[in-house]
Amino acid sequence: MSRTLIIGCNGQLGTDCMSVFGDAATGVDFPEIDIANRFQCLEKLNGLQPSVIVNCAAYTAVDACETDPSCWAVNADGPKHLTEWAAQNSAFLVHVSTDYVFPGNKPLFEASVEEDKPDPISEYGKSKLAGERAVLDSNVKAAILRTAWLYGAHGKNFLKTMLRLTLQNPDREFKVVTDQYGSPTWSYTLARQIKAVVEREATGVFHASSEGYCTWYDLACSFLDKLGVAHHFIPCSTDEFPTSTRRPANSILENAHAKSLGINCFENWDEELQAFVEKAGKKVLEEVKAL
Ligand SMILES: NC(=O)C1=CN([C@@H]2O[C@H](COP(=O)(O)OP(=O)(O)OC[C@H]3O[C@@H](n4cnc5c(N)ncnc54)[C@H](OP(=O)(O)O)[C@@H]3O)[C@@H](O)[C@H]2O)C=CC1
Ligand SMILES: Cc1cn([C@H]2C[C@H](O)[C@@H](COP(=O)(O)OP(=O)(O)O[C@H]3O[C@@H](C)C(=O)[C@@H](O)[C@H]3O)O2)c(=O)[nH]c1=O
Repeated sequence: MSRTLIIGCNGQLGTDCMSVFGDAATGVDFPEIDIANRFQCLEKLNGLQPSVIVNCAAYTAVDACETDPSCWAVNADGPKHLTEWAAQNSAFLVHVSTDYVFPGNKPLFEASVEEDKPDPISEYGKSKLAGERAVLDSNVKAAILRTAWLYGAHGKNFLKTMLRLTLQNPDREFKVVTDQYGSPTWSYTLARQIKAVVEREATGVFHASSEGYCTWYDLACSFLDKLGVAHHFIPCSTDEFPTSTRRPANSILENAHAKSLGINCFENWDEELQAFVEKAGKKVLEEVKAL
């Protein structure tokens, strides 16, 4: 019988994986496991003896990665340690990666497929690509799912940030970038996609994001409109909203591999967002109002 272990089980995606896998999985998170610490990580896995490892753990604070080299210990060394254990114990490893491994310089609106050459432009993207390479360079039976612009009911994300800013300053205008394109992805559907990959024992690199694409501005407007919250978002260029990190302009992914196997779980991004609001909108609104 397979023993599935969700690492990072208290994070945004990990929480939804726990709910989607149900009794079939056990969860573990920092500090009970520290994937950056080789000895502690291997010891923990020796105790748990999983046959399937789903790695949802990562250092996800993109701007902080620019100045905090410890993101490399989690995002690059972490998957290397999991790979080492999986190789010695014949476990199946599912690792989650990101659209930010690409530079985002494809012509609009051409999507990136799994075979395209990654060339990240941020420290976060570079550290995540090193994690992918650690998995791919091993002989481990593994799947890498690259997702994008993740949101869910649990934890922090862009949607909750824009809702919080608006609720705390209802009359204020907020600039939101309208020249970065991507495929916003509900962590619950991604968890279902991961389960489908595990059940199929499918290996290789998978793009795993919603169908279609939008800008961050479109996403913020659509979310608050669906919640019925009035807003004053102003479209702006990346230059007009400076951050410490360069982000891809065209971050659109095509789920070519999953489609070729007939296991793609994603609908159009706006339908996914509607389903998210119907399932979790009330809870998210109450949570953000209470902040
Ligand atoms: N969020 C997004 O927009 C996107 C995310 N991804 C990828 O998806 C995956 C899931 O992201 P998401 O759920 O949003 O991330 P979260 O930041 O919500 O969750 C990450 C989890 O990993 C834990 N963690 C951090 N460091 C370690 C460590 N050294 N050892 C063990 N656990 C650790 C965190 O614990 P703690 O909170 O205590 O630090 C947290 O519970 C990641 O691989 C991420 O790179 C890809 C594209 C978009
Ligand atoms: C808060 C805010 C952000 N923005 C812009 C900045 C940026 O270009 C974009 C998104 O900002 P955030 O910092 O929320 O998102 P960011 O941390 O870049 O999100 C990324 O996270 C990692 C983990 C991933 O792997 C990526 O797929 C992606 O989801 O929105 C505005 O334009 N206005 C605002 O008020």
